[in-house]
Amino acid sequence: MSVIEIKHPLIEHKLTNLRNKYTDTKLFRESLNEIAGLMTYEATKDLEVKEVETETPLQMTITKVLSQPVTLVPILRAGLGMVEGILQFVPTAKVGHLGVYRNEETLEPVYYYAKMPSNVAESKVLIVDPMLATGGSVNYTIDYLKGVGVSNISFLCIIAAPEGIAKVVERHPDVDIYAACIDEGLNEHAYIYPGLGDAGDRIFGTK
Ligand SMILES: O=P(O)(O)OC[C@H]1O[C@H](OP(=O)(O)OP(=O)(O)O)[C@H](O)[C@@H]1O
Ligand SMILES: O=c1cc[nH]c(=O)[nH]1
Ligand SMILES: [Mg+2]
Repeated sequence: MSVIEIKHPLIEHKLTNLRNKYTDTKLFRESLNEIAGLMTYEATKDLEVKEVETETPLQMTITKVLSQPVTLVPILRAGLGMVEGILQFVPTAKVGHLGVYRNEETLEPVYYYAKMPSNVAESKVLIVDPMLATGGSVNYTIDYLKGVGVSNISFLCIIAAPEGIAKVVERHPDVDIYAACIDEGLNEHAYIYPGLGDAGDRIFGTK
């Protein structure tokens, strides 16, 4: 497995919008989806392709098309904020939803919903969630997906805490983690610092 911090000036610029506490909901959503789209280029570079015969205006030639189904799995709610940005570039992907929230007292993940496409086990699965804090939510999600037969999983997040990365690497060493930034750590409430606050609340305007 690997942990990949995707460094790019466009991502860093848009990440400033996410971190800024004065950014409004509209710009927050736009910037989040744009970063997710930019990250997709790196996170999909190992997708399988097959050769096909294609007729150009000049002659027949051999070209390549995707040969592997892709499923996005946003962790509700905040993961929804990355889906449109990724679907721009992988429009044939299916979307499975997993509802898990973090109990803010125990910090344990609490499951409330799941709906996966029927071919999820054969898919390359991209789990998406802006925040990797203690790692409880994504580890729960990976456990769930492996439990229904998925074996090819990557995780895309915007901000990751080193503590959460260590938990995922320990439990699921086969899962690649892509992050736009690895932050300093977790505060006493297990919030990432400097971070961006509560991603779900900032996407949906619930605070
Ligand atoms: O790594 P962890 O310590 O588990 O924390 C990260 C989780 O916390 C946030 O979700 P939250 O529980 O706030 O739910 P929400 O998306 O509905 O706001 C975030 O979007 C992750 O899913
Ligand atoms: O910093 C954090 C930690 C967990 N969930 C968030 O939305 N933000
Ligand atoms: Mg939240």
